[in-house]
Amino acid sequence: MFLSGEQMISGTDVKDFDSVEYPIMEHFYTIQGEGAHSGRAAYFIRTAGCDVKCWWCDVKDSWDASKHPRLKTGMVADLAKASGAAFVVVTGGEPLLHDLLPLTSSLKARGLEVHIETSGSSPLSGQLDWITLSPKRFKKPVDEIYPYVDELKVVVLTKKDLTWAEEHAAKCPVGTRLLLQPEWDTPKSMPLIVDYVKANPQWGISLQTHKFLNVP
Ligand SMILES: C[S@@+](CC[C@H](N)C(=O)[O-])C[C@H]1O[C@@H](n2cnc3c(N)ncnc32)[C@H](O)[C@@H]1O
Ligand SMILES: Nc1nc2[nH]cc(C(=O)O)c2c(=O)[nH]1
Ligand code: SF4
Ligand SMILES: [Mg+2]
Repeated sequence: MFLSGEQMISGTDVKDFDSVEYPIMEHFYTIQGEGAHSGRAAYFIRTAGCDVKCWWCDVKDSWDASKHPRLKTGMVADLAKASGAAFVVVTGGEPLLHDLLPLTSSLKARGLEVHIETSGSSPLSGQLDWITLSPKRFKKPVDEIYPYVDELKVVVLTKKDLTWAEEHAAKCPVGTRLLLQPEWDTPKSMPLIVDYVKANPQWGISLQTHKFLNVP
C-alpha cells in the first residue's frame, strides 16, 4: 500500500481530480490474467507512454503517448465503477511516467481498490493498494519503490533473468509474492522456470492466462 505524500483529500479535491487528463491507450473490463490476483475480474486502465522499451514488450503500441487520446479521470473512473469490478489495474505503457494521484484518487473516491503494474522505473505516485513490480534491465527501478512492493513478477527469457530475479527479491519486503513469468514468445523459458521453482519453492509461476482465455 502506498499513498503519495500525507494526502488529505477533501470533496473539492476529488472534483478537481476528476477533470485531470491522461493519455490513455485503452480501458476495459476483463479478467486479471497475471500474478497473485490472476483469475479475478478487473477493470484495466492502460496509460500511454513508456521510456523503458523492452524489445519483447507485448504492447509496443502503448509507447508513444501522442498516438493516444487524453481522457478525463472522472469519465474513466465512472466506467470502472459501473463495470462492477472489485478492483482496477493501472498499467501501461509505464504508468509511473505520470503523476497518478489524480487518477487513483478518483478511483478510490468511488470505493475501488487500485492495483498497479509497473517496471518501477519512475518515482511512485498515487494511492495504491497493490503494487506489482516487474523490473527491467533496460531502465532499472528507483530505489524508493522496494519497501512498497507486494508482488515481484520477473519476466524470464534465459538463465540470467533468474539471477536478476533473486537480486530484486533481496530488496523487497519479507512476504512479497515472488513470481517468474515466461516471456510469451520464448518457449525455452518454461522448463527453466519449472526446474527453478522446484528447487526454490519460495518462487511461484505467473502465466499470462488472458492469452489462453483469449480475452484482452
Ligand atoms: C505491458 S507491461 C505494462 C506495465 C509496466 N510497464 C511493466 O512493464 O510492468 C505489463 C506486464 O506485462 C509483462 N510483459 C510485457 N511483455 C511481456 C511478454 N512478451 N511476455 C511476458 N510478460 C510480458 C511486463 O513485464 C509487465 O509485468
Ligand atoms: N487480462 C489481462 N491481464 C493483465 N495483467 C497484466 C496486464 C498488463 O498488460 O499489465 C494484463 C493485460 O493486458 N490483460
Ligand atoms: S516497461 Fe512495460 S510497457 Fe514498457 S516496454 Fe517494458 S514491458 Fe512494455
Ligand atoms: Mg498485457
